[in-house]
Amino acid sequence: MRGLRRVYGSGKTAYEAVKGIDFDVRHGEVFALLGTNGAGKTSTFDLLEGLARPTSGTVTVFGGDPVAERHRIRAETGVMLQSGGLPAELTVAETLEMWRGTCTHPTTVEHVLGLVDLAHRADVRVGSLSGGEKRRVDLACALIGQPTLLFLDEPTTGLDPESRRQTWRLLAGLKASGVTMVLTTHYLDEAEELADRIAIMHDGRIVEHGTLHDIVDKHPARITFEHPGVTLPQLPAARIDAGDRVTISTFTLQEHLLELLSWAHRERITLAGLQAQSASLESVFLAAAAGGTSEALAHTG
Ligand SMILES: Nc1ncnc2c1ncn2[C@@H]1O[C@H](COP(=O)(O)OP(=O)(O)OP(=O)(O)O)[C@@H](O)[C@H]1O
Repeated sequence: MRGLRRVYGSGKTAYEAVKGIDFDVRHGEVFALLGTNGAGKTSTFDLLEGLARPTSGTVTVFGGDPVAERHRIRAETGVMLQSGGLPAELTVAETLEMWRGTCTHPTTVEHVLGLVDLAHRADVRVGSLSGGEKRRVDLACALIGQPTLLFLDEPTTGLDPESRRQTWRLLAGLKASGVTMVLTTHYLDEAEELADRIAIMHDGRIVEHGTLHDIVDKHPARITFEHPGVTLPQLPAARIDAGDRVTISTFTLQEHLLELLSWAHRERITLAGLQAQSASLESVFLAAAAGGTSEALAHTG
């Protein structure tokens, strides 16, 4: 994707949901698109899947335009949208049989039901399934065509913890067999578990991207404690924000923590509420959601 923009509506009511984003997904990798509600993930997904044309910029999937070459690209692609919208009156097996009929080289209904652990629900109407079971039917529909590229929009939303892990195992197995995946999720642990690379969107832009390590390493660790009411030590290269609660942002956590504790020991000071934490995907995400960019964050902690 290059310089991708998506504007809804026109004139006074025009709304720019995607504001010029670039990214590549490599063959065989899992790429996770994270972001706050309304950040533009689904709008981006629609463009990748060829469901809409970008207002400007280019999207290339398997070397082609996903709208113009939809038929060719669709044969290799599986899509799990946010809300499946499957007919409620059909049974699970009928639904998958119907879906199977639209695929170029599908697997069997039995096989795919086994993959998503729904074989025992084959004859139940979709409308009678639990939310988590419906989500697994959506996943089965995405998988039945044996795609080499999978788009998964919040694949485990509504699943219980065990079903989520089961889905992760299934997706990890597909990855091991060479399937490329692009997924959106609100679960940061899901991105940590599955993704080779991550992009965090905020307000229509990608504000962070790279491997988990790339993203986290750009951000400082934090040491926090209640202000002890005395002059604090100098800690070279650390940033100290000394309110009621002191926050020290540092790229050398161990050294600065050691210096701080040595100082406290010498001065016989107890640092109440002391906490030390490396940057995490969660802390980077929350900072990005609050409107920061990687450079601003790295400087402000
Ligand atoms: N058809 C539409 N017409 C006008 N605005 C839209 C339309 N679809 C989405 N938007 C707006 O575009 C913005 C991005 O929406 P989008 O669904 O892409 O976000 P998202 O990152 O997928 O959010 P969520 O995590 O809540 O699913 C939102 O502010 C949304 O209200």
